[in-house]
Amino acid sequence: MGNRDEIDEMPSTNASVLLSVLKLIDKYDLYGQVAYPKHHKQADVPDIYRLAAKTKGVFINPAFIEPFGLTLIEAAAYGLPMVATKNGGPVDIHRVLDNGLLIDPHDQQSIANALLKLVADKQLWAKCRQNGLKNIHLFSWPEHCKTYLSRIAACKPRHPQWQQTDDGGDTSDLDSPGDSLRDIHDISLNLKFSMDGDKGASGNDSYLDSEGNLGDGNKSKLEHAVMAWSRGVSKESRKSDRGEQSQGSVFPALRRRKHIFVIALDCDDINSLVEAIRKIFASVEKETTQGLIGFILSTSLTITEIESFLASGGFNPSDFDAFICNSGSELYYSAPGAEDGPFVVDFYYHSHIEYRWGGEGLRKTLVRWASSVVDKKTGSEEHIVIPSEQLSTNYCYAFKLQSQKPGLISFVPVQVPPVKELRKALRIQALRCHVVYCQNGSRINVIPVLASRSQALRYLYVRWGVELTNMVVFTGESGDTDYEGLLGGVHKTVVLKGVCSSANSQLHLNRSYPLSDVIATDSPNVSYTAEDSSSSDIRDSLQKLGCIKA
Ligand SMILES: O=c1ccn([C@@H]2O[C@H](COP(=O)(O)OP(=O)(O)O[C@H]3O[C@H](CO)[C@@H](O)[C@H](O)[C@H]3O)[C@@H](O)[C@H]2O)c(=O)[nH]1
Ligand SMILES: O=P(O)(O)OC[C@H]1O[C@](O)(CO)[C@@H](O)[C@@H]1O
Repeated sequence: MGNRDEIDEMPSTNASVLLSVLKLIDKYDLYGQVAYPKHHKQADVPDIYRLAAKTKGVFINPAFIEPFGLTLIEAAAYGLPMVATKNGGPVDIHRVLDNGLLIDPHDQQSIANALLKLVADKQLWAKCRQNGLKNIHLFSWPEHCKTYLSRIAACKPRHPQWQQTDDGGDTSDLDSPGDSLRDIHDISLNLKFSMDGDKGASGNDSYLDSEGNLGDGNKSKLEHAVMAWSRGVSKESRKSDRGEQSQGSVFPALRRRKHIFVIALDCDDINSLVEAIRKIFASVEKETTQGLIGFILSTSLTITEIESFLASGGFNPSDFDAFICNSGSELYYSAPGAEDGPFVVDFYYHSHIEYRWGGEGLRKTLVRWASSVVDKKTGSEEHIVIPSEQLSTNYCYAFKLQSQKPGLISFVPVQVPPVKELRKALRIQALRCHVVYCQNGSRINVIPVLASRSQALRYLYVRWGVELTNMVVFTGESGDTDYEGLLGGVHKTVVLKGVCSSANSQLHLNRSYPLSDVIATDSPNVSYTAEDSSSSDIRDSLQKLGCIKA
């Protein structure tokens, strides 16, 4: 009955429960037999359980629905048997502890019978007490973590052939437990599990014949290229360094790098992005020439836009090992000299992110929504959100936002809901997707719920064993609405001060809290460069993070 001062001041539901209890006490004349202290402290609670156990009592929780049932676990820890609702968490608790009886909360008689049975049958009471005490450790945190991690470890990889590393040599050690798996060992839980997954069944890539060709013969040329490359880097290509990549043996260069630098700067204009990339390149020129560092460009742009961007900025596609496009829903590798163009798409990435992707149904809903957003203020009924086929892919539906003020692209029209609202509206219609306001508010990308720019990095670990701890993500001071997902995590982050600092604050209405509340900005993994940083400032930051030597 909790802590209370005045019954009349309690929330109405609590007050009415308390009043009905008091009336029942009166009706059955239970004065002197029940205690309902007006106040108690948390420190008093153990004694209450102990007292009940000492007097051979029972803990009763007849909730209509009990989501979990922490109090039942507490009772068991003090040797107090339970009578609990059969609706919800108590069922699991009972299965593990076997320390009492489950009842239907709507059946008064069964509740009374269970209580009487437990207090009358001394042997049953003692057995329930003992069972609870004996098994309660199964609800301890270490035991919980152990169960959780062993269940995950038992999950078979969706693509067991990814674990195959028949090229031996210098890739990262795929069998070594990375990230959280390493932590399992750190906390000494003595878990015995194998990272081999289904190796026995899939020791050979069943999709490929000995020449690396597809069995079904139905795939496109691009798919052929990806599948062939997916076998891993040929010995020949691994020997070559950045400057010596030969046709057909380049996939994927990022496996050979010591560090991967991910440029995820959401600059307000293209020139600033070109300038920032040049500075980053210049900061590690020596290491790049040695082939130690690979670059990934991570943006909301399509691969076609990236191609023109590279050309206009004077870059080569091969300056980058990979391109995360469309806000993280497309992944390309650079393929210099390949027949089909300078980029190869990773189709496997789509199978990784397509979970619950609404596809055409979602697209139609979004197009309907877009046509309902009009500029009522000017009375022109002009559409503000325009679907863009050109910028869309099968896994990214893109919409252009018309600025209300002519010539001012970085302005989210007021009629367009904040990203938080838009997400909610779609969720209500059971459409799960990730909505990203990008290009400083001039575009919306709608992508699968599992896709994001940071998800693409995790995929590179799963797919190619590229260690996240060896990645450095370059961001600005703000960015697209997926910006905060790029900060934190096990990778290192260099925040370029002065870059994207003017990003439209309306874009970030999805959070009403300062970024510092959710991101450990003082983490040793994050470094801030000086304002308007030069390449040597960037180098300083990289040295501070321990990525390069002085
Ligand atoms: O007067 C009280 C009531 C509760 N508690 C303690 O508060 C915690 C939670 O009690 P509970 O009544 O279960 O909290 P609720 O917030 O109402 O319940 C939610 O939170 C619990 C803890 O996660 C879950 O077990 C429940 O399923 C969930 O509905 C427990 O440690 C209790 O010992 C007190 O100290 N005094
Ligand atoms: O009996 P009801 O109305 O389902 O209420 C159950 C609720 O009461 C509690 O048992 C205690 O607040 C909660 O854990 C639970 O959600």
